[in-house]
Amino acid sequence: MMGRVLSFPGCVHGGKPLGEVLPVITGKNCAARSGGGEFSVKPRALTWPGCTRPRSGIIHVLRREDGPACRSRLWLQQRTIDRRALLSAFSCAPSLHSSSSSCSACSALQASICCPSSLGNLSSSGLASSSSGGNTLRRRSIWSLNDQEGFMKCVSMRPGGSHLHRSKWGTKCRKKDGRGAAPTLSVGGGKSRKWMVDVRHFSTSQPPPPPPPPRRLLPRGGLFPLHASVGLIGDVGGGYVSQCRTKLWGERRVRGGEEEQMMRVVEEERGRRWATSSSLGRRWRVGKRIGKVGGEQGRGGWAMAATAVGGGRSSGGRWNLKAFALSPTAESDPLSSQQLPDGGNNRSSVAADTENIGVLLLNLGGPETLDDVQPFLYNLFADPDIIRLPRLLRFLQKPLAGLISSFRAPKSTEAYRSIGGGSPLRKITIEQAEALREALWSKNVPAQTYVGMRYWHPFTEEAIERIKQDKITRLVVLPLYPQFSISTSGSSLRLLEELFREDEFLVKIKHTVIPSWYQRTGYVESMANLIEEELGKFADPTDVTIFFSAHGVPKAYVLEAGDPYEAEMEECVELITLELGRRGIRNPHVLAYQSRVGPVEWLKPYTDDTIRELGERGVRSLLAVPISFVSEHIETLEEIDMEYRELAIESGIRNWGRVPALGCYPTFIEDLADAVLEALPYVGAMAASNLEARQALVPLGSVEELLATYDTQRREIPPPIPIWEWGWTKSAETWNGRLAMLAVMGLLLMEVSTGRGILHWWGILPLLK
Ligand SMILES: C=CC1=C(C)c2cc3[nH]c(cc4nc(cc5[nH]c(cc1n2)c(C)c5CCC(=O)O)C(CCC(=O)O)=C4C)c(C)c3C=C
Ligand SMILES: [Fe+2]
Repeated sequence: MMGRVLSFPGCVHGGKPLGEVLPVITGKNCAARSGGGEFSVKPRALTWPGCTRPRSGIIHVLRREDGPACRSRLWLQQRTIDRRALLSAFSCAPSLHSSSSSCSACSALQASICCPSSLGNLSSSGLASSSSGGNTLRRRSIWSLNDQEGFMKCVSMRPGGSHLHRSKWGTKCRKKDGRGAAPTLSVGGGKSRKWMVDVRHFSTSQPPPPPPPPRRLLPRGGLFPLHASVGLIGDVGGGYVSQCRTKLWGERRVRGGEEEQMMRVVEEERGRRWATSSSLGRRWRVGKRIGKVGGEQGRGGWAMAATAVGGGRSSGGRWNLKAFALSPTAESDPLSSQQLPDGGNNRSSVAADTENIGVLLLNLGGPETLDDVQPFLYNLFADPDIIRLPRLLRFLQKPLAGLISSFRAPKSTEAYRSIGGGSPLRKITIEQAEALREALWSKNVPAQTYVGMRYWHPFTEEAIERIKQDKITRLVVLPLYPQFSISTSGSSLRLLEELFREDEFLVKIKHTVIPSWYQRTGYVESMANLIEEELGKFADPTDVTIFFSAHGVPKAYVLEAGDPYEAEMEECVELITLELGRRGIRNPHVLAYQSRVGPVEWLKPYTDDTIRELGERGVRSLLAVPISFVSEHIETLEEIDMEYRELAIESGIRNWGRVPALGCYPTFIEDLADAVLEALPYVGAMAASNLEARQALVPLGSVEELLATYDTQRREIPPPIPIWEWGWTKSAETWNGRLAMLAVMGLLLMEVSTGRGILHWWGILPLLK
């Protein structure tokens, strides 16, 4: 029967057949048979009877009736990103099924979807149960309702009962109701941004199991995806074996015959549970030593080509390999897509199914009150990635931080006072984390998000504690800086590296880091949107110079330490202007660096100089675009909005505008969620030794490696300041400066401790107290 009415035989709808509001569309997908056969309904609008929140969308229903006992299985295939739209639609559905107890399929549907309160809670994830109307819904099951991208799940429930269970695509729901097969509600879906519910005909025959992953042989050189033969299990997770190409071992390519040797070792040990190696290039152990598989560097042998991906961790030049499991698992192949129903677009579902996913957002942090300013500054200057002292002088880091923070505090306090008495960073970052979490859930990634600040609350350590409490097993580390700098993402990652190294639990977390993401289309387009919007506010938008203002870093970071910051910044600006160009916006633009601190040279041109210059050149309209940071903060609200604006007006600029920071701009958050989604299959799957220049993903323990990749000549990274050079060189200049600083510090320390000295004579020091 090709019906206009969605009435399941044996199922009572309380006199409100679906078809009244869900007109049947017949078409190629709508095979229908009468009397226990199949029929389909494809409504145009999702307006359920009794639904106060009609949603537009498409429902596609195909169902099969197995007989009067109504043992039907109902599959819902969700193709949605907009989880909430779907849920609210579902939450309207129960009225449809209010008296459908005689239909197991409807009961299942009802049981699973008629708990708006539970569904409404979905975003506050977790595995806890919530109940409504006597039906207990495990949220874990519920998110499988939203499970997306072809990774089907079943949620079943006995009519009137309280049990739900899930199973994966193609697997049968094994739970039986009193009459045989369980009523089953399954949800999967595709990538459509429109949401669509697809209630499918369910075939009782089980689809064939996915083909075993093809065994891959080691390619010569480069990475060896070896999941098929060697999977990392337990605390290390999926990964592959790679040739060691760390600084420690130098450039080594696998030579003929080596891969076979490698495979032999792997094959021999197959079946034994663990293989570990205490140091690279030495031995593998599988409970006991299994013999040497690699030679020492420089001996002509092959330098132990296997390193546990994701488990490899650099500690002072040594590699502590983690466990290898010598048994293949589908899930241990994070790069493989053939096993997934949609060919790999839904890889995140694999992870989501069994793991607790966390996303750690790293940020700088800011003082929340004026009293916080000095201790915040102390934390900042005590960071060896902010004030880079030579190793020998590291012991001075903290006293120096105390001193500089005390000197700077009055100026900074005034700045924070002028923007309302504290930094908005914490509030904004938490909002971003929340928005990201929602975006991830709507993409069916039930992830928790955490905020870890480098210099103020909530500190990274606090976030890590929460991650441990929540027993996160897969972690994506996402610094909230679009471009990588040693002083920002690098510093936070180094801290994380330390925390991870020291902690037994953390070592086991599979993770990946997204070191920078300025090149992502979503980010670039979001920035272009904001710029376009602000340009539109000028009387003559074509006459405006777009002024990209980035937070600066000392020049030495780039020149001596290999900081990619400047290069990434330039590329970022180029990408945004290209995007603007595509939209027909071809205004002149400049990039300059702001917020210089201290006497050393920072990246140029400086923002203030450039504003003056533009004024002199006759520029009359300027649109400032803060480019290095995605939240409003002191440097946008005070430095740009007040100081630079004033300077611009003084310099003859008449029309001034400023692009707001991205904050929770929807397409930006959406893109961050996509970045996480794309990173998930690689969680635990990278080794620092695999880094290639401009890797999109890296593991922890790789900051130095990452920097090395930006050095095209692959030189050793020099110490922040060369140890010694004769003559009037840059290095000598730096050293002179530092020695002078040391002398001043020594004098100051003496003065502070004795209460006597030049500053006391001038009456300065008691004032500072
Ligand atoms: C990408 C962004 C940033 C880079 C690069 C960066 C480098 C950097 N910063 C300082 C010194 C200070 N930064 C301060 C505040 C501050 N810095 C950033 C971002 C970057 N810093 C932000 C977002 C903030 C503000 C947080 C807030 O409270 O809103 C401060 C304190 C404020 C002030 O006194 O100006 C200092 C000091 C150095 C030395 C440095 C590179 C080495
Ligand atoms: Fe800064």
